[in-house]
Amino acid sequence: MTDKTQGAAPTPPYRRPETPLLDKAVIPPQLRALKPEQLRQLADELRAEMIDAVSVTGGHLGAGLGVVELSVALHYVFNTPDDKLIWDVGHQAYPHKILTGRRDRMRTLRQGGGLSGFTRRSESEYDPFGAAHSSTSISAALGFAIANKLSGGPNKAIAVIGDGAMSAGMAYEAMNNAREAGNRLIVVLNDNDMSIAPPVGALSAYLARAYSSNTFLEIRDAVRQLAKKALPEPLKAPAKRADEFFRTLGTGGTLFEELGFYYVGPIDGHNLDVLVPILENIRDAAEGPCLIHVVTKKGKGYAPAEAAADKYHGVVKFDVVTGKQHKPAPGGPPSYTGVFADALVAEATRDPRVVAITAAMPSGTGLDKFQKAFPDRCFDVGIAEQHAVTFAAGLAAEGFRPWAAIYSTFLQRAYDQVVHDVCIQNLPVRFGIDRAGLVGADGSTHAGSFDVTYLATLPNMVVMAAADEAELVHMVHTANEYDAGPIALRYPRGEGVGVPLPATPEKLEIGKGRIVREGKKVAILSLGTRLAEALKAADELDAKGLSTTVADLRFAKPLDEALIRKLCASHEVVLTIEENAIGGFGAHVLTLASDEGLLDTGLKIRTMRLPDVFQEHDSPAKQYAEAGLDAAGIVKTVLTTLRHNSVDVSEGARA
Ligand SMILES: Cc1ncc(C[n+]2csc(CCOP(=O)(O)OP(=O)(O)O)c2C)c(N)n1
Ligand SMILES: CC(=O)[C@@H](O)[C@H](O)COP(=O)(O)O
Ligand SMILES: [Mg+2]
Repeated sequence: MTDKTQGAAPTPPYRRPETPLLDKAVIPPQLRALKPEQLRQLADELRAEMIDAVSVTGGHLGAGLGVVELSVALHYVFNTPDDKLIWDVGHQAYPHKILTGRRDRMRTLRQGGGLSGFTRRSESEYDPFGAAHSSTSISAALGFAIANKLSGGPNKAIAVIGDGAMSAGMAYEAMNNAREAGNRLIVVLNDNDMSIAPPVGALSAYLARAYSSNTFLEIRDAVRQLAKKALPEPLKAPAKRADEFFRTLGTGGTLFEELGFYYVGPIDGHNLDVLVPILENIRDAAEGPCLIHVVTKKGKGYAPAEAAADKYHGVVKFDVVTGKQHKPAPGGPPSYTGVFADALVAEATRDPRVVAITAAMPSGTGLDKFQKAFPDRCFDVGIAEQHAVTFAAGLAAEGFRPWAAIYSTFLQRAYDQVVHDVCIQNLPVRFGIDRAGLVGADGSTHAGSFDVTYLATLPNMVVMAAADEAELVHMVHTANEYDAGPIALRYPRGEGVGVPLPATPEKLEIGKGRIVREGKKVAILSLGTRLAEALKAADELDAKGLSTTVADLRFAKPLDEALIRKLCASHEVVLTIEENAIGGFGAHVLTLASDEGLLDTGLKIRTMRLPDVFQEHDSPAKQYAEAGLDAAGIVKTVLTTLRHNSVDVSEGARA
């Protein structure tokens, strides 16, 4: 067979696209100066520019590709920044950022000192509200709308919320109050029939009906035409009612109409000839809060994204021509997420009581592996962390062994459910807490900085932190076998340290730590994966004649009190370190020491923890160095504490 590629012209090398209109539309007032017929070209240029930028930075791609036309239409029709445009989650806001004066910084995205990957008030007047955790946009927009109403201003508030984000209760709490805002509140439901994974639950089925029945749409259009005709008076009202009836029947409208919204949709969210006039009508004529249901495609306009199962929701750097992402070569240490998932599947294979719950993050938590192995025992509840926790409590109450696998930062959303439904009732829910500690590019909104603080303070709760991937395997087994009450284990984003994984998991003794390295003068009590840096620091301290013990305490609650007492009694300096903010492991050790008078002997204790600031996005290594939680920071803390002659401890140097 002849080789079809013979003689075919070689693929031309990729070149950054020409963007003549986008060059003119640096900020929305300039965009609004364009002619309507130029908007389609502007959108095409915007999409090409975004693909080019994200190919060199990585980040969230699919969602932004789906709202290119919507971003153009919203900034064209509304008087931003006076009209407040609020993006839910904000991961889809790259086109918005390019259109609002940040195009020149797009290639700094999610890097130290660079643009945030989400909307940020501090970044632009066009970002009236920060986001990243989902389903907050309608509440925020309602706040802006009512503020405008009270101050008599003319401005509108527009919330753009995805179908995934619409599965969270907070969105309904806000819509339940929307009537107050009158016509100042506009909600754009961006329905691309995707969350990170395919959407789940009754709502997505409800919305899907909107654009599924052709018959329905044909009848509806006929009635709509009729309603528009100049009908004799007695027929006008019934025709209008018929139009209203069809406009909302099963199209997702009824739900929103009942909540007090004027529902418009579903409309094609990629067709500017439809979007612009409808948005203009709503801007000028709506009498009350309005919800526009736009149907879009996640990954639109970029074939590799459209073809991908996840629509390129989150990508690393990639080749624009082929779409091939530059992922790390295989063969390195496994990810903590992967180790957790494999360990949980192993537990579930042995134990039919094991069930797993994710809040719309099957791939992020690794539960997609569990879902494949045990489809009937895995539940994706949508973006509904509060429901996930109490749902798990119900399962535990009936004798199952439920695992709620939720990122540290997203578990914050379900804190009262942890306290009220799990801990007070002492129900044996297992919490697999991924993304504990600093997470890098997603920055402050996604850092898992507080879970040791907010969990270890709770009676009945057990809190473990894996020091490496082998420890994680032991902890999954330990937690699964623990039925005496709630238990949480935390582990970071990213890869392990490369230790061999145990063939058989060990059931750890609850509340017992381990000495990893014996020393005499300094004792470092480590919780979690700072252990590797602690061991490096110990080598450096030994070289300075400061013999150092390193212990992995494994549990923030209950503490290994005997081990702590022993180390406090036999060392001059005791230092705790954790990937958590103040009020966590170190605070509990200090409380023990003060309760038991361990400080009365002149013992020097220092706690090392995350600083009392929301650290900006950067690489995790740089973030930890900035926090002083690397080997250099540990060494410096010890030397300063000992006023060691190798450290200049004069006032000026201590800064
Ligand atoms: C409270 C919370 N839980 C989970 C996430 C993780 N997350 C980010 S985007 C996303 C899916 C959002 O789906 P949708 O709103 O439909 O937006 P799309 O990506 O489809 O544009 C999820 C689950 C989050 N940001 N916030
Ligand atoms: C936008 C959002 O909240 C998620 O996509 C999140 O960024 C995922 O984080 P990981 O990349 O750590 O899974
Ligand atoms: Mg979606």
